[in-house]
Amino acid sequence: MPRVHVIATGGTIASRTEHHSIGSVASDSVEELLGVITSGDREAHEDWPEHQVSGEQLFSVNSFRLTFADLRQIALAVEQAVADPEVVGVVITHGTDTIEDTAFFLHCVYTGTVPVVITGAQKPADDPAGDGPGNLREAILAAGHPHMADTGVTISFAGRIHSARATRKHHTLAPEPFTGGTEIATVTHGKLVRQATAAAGPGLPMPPAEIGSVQIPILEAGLGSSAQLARHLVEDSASCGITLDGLVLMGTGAGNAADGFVTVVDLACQHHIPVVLATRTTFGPVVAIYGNGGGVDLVAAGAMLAGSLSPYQARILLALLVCAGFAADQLANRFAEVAG
Ligand SMILES: NC(=O)C[C@H](N)C(=O)O
Repeated sequence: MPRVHVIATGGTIASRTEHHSIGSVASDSVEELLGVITSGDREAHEDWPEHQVSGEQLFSVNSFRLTFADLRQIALAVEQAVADPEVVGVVITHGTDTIEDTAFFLHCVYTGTVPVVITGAQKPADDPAGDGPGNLREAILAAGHPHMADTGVTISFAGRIHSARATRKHHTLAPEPFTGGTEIATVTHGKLVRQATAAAGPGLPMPPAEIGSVQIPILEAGLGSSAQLARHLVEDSASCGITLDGLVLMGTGAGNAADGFVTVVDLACQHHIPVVLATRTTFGPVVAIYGNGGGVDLVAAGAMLAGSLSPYQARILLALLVCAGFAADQLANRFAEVAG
């Protein structure tokens, strides 16, 4: 019997406030999440799939606690789920803080044809007006929908299905916190309307477990940032027992940095630490335009451009490429191909 498989990882969709002193924490099980799906859904949603729904509890954490090792576990769980020929769609329930990280990680390594739809909630499970049940229903509907067959990894939230790449959480609390990327489809009144096709993922190799210890800090490099501190990080981290695997500079605008950061890039490259130049600006590509410490000088010193990737998605791409063991020039080429 065809089925949609739900992998639960925690997040606000599964969170409750048991004691106000400890705040809202992920606690509901996948069975509790799926308990909201009733036979009435079939009548209420025109596109509700005929399929069964199965569930698996992978983690029970709020997403700000996830690690690269956990993202690898999620990717492995997806691989395992889609290896079952009965699984026609996968849903991942996840905290919204880092959905865009997990979605992009999966986009980079997932090569399957079964749709993978990630969702969550902005209001916790114990909020009577919670958005979790509706978002979960829409994600299940989308994952099992024939029109989603070639969509890869997407984020479904508040009736909109976004591409994994370039989608960002742009509001801390709004009921529709995701924007950017490509809008692949909408779900309204239980009906899915397909609108666009997202670019296929790059098919990078699944990283080894060691990705859990990869160190790629994102360094603010704009107004008020200290290049001297950044220099210390590059020069002295080894003496503190930390191996820097890469750096993401979060510059300003189209990709520019405060005084002194060109020297930091130069130094990092001498230490064989790959550097990506990203921007604090939410949307638009990073482009080398300016001199005087701007993108032109940073690239000349050896920085790679993040393209249209956010600093967070650029860090994930760099981590995956570092783990794939590419030599410096191959890594730069592959990074540029994927970042665009
Ligand atoms: N709305 C949410 O899910 C946010 C929560 N802090 C999380 O990422 O787990």
